[in-house]
Amino acid sequence: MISIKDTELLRSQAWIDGQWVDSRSGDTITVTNPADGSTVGSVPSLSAEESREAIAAADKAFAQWRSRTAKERSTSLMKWYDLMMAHQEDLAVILTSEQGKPLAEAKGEIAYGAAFVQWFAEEAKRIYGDTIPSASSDQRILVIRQPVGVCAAVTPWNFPAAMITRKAAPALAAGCTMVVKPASQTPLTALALAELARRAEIPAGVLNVVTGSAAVIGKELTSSSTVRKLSFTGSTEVGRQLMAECAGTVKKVSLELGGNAPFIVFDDADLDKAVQGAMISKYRNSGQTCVCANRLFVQSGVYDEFSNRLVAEVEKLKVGSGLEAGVQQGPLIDRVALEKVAHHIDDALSRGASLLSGGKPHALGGTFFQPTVLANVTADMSVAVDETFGPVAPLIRFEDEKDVVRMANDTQYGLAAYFYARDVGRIFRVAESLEYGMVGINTGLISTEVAPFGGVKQSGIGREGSRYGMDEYVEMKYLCLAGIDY
Ligand SMILES: NC(=O)C1=CN([C@@H]2O[C@H](COP(=O)(O)OP(=O)(O)OC[C@H]3O[C@@H](n4cnc5c(N)ncnc54)[C@H](OP(=O)(O)O)[C@@H]3O)[C@@H](O)[C@H]2O)C=CC1
Ligand SMILES: O=C(O)CCCC(=O)O
Repeated sequence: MISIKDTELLRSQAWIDGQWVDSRSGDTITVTNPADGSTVGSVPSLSAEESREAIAAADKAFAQWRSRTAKERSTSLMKWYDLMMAHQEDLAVILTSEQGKPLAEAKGEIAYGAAFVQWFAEEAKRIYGDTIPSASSDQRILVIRQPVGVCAAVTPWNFPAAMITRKAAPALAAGCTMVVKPASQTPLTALALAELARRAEIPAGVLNVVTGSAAVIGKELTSSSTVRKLSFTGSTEVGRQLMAECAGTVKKVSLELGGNAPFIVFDDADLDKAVQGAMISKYRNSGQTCVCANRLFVQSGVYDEFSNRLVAEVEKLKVGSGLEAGVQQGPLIDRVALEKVAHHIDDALSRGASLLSGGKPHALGGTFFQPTVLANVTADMSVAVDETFGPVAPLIRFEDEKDVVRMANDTQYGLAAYFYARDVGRIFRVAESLEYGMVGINTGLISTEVAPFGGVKQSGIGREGSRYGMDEYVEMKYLCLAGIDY
């Protein structure tokens, strides 16, 4: 049983058309705490028909929501933001209980997630159009931006709050309505956010949260001709499948998929800052972040010094239940995640890598894993080719700038990259050459609501957050007004 002040935030029903609902079949999904396997709660497993009811509710609510003034929508979103911040502590406890990350990180995620709501509440009032000089004196050309319509969001378990608000806030700000399908491992945070949306008086049907089988609900969302847009965050494999499914109804899609972030330390880097950046980029959320450093390239001149300092920091990390004070590394989400991490380490060690720290499941058992550092990794090992999504830092030695840029770009992914250098020429050369949607220069933390988050290549399509994030939820309409001349 989890301990929160406002027990009404812990819901066990889906949120459709302003009502808390069970599944008619009575089927449920149990939500467990990855730190100890205990039951945190349960949510309905909805049928295809019940998913269609959520879509219909969003459709019904659309006409009325879009016709509110931007200021009215902004005010509702601002209330939602205030409520999230007022309940930050309880939301964080719910989040940690179902996801596992340390409470301090969970509180940070609630503030980060709420910041998208605040940002887009402000942006709602700035959905400006254009006038374009016409080719004819008899005509005037105007461009207006209108809401796309009913949107769907499919979100992952690694950021159960922020990945919802990063989609729902711009959608609602633009005048769209939304059906959210959260990850089955972390639906309780999503439902708590829905409860706060209810208290913020966001009207029935504007935001709906449906829980249950991904395949069943996903198929309804992607095949419905009422749903005009799908926004997905998760694995590249599922993203590809959803994009293909959306082709049938030619939906607008935004995809935020897997990554294989290079983290490059050049000889001229500030090593203290580089180690700090590697710690946050690699070990945040136990390495379960799509923008996590996945390959650490270190130039020969600083390789030994950097690896010694990194190991010293990694060995200080306190592993344990995210609800315990002072813990910095929680459990992995499940056994599949743990097995993937173990496989990447075994593959690297069997092919010549060496272990500098960790390398094994943690003595705490369950899905806890030792924070790990591997040396002498080469670019062909699984740990450098695939997204590990765990607390493993594989160190790859390099000599030359051109070589490291080539290796960094040698991947199907293109989400985030990081590098540490002081030489200003090198900073521009490398930043411009990296084939990534986001580049952190002398920092390991790039996430903020004010900047456009997203990837290139097979890491995705579209941008979230910032003023560009609104573009995903509006369609441009061109108006040609003739008959101006006498
Ligand atoms: N870009 C990122 O932030 C993320 C990347 N990943 C990567 O993906 C790997 C696997 O993680 P995993 O949780 O399996 O990620 P998935 O891509 O499977 O899950 C993400 C979301 O997609 C849903 N989903 C899964 N299959 C379908 C489907 N057929 N139709 C509609 N929705 C679907 C899931 O629902 P349900 O939970 O009900 O299955 C969840 O809500 C990780 O190890 C990591 O490498 C994972 C999460 C986030
Ligand atoms: O892993 C993800 O998909 C979300 C990244 C979290 C962030 O915005 O930093």
